[in-house]
Amino acid sequence: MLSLPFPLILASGSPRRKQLMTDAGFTFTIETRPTDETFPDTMPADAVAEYLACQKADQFRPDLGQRIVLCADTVVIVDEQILNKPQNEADAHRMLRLLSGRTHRVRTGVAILSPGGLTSFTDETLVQFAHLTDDEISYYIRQCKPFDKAGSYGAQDFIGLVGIERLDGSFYTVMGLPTHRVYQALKGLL
Ligand SMILES: Cc1cn([C@H]2C[C@H](O)[C@@H](COP(=O)(O)OP(=O)(O)OP(=O)(O)O)O2)c(=O)[nH]c1=O
Repeated sequence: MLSLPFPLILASGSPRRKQLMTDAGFTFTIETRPTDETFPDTMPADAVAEYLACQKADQFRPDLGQRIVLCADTVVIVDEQILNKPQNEADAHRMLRLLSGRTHRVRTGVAILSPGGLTSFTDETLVQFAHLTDDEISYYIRQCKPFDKAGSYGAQDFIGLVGIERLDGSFYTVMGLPTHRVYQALKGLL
């Protein structure tokens, strides 16, 4: 619906982000660039998602031209500890056990690089999970293989449908992109 002044690039390999941007009415192309997704040990957990989104955007600085590049990164935080993508089934099981029966935070950082410069922000949603049994966790991991998801779960998957009791914030932020804020930020470029 927005008619942007320059072509929009979604710099993400995430199928969820592609779907969300399509559903939000944007016309864009996808271009991903390898990015080092490590961050300084001393960095506060709350700063990491936006830092990584900006790192992804930085890869486009040398040849941005007349384009707008949108990047994002999602992290799950529990006990001030970041849960990344799981290494294997046992790791996924460990993370979901940790999230069971309690509230955690999902933070998605967004970076938008345009000919006018870089804009970045973070959106946070609190997610409360019901108690999850070992059987439910094992079934979910077997069926949905959440190895590409921060915290080992997709709010849009089985485990989210049966396990999420309460959300405080945007559901789409948990899925990987705060579309309402992306829309406003892109509108600001008009
Ligand atoms: C918590 C949660 C995460 N996720 C996804 C969103 C992100 O795709 C992924 C977190 O990894 P990211 O590193 O944010 O993104 P990505 O590697 O999938 O894609 P790219 O870096 O190319 O943009 O986890 C869900 O789909 N549902 C959820 O409920």
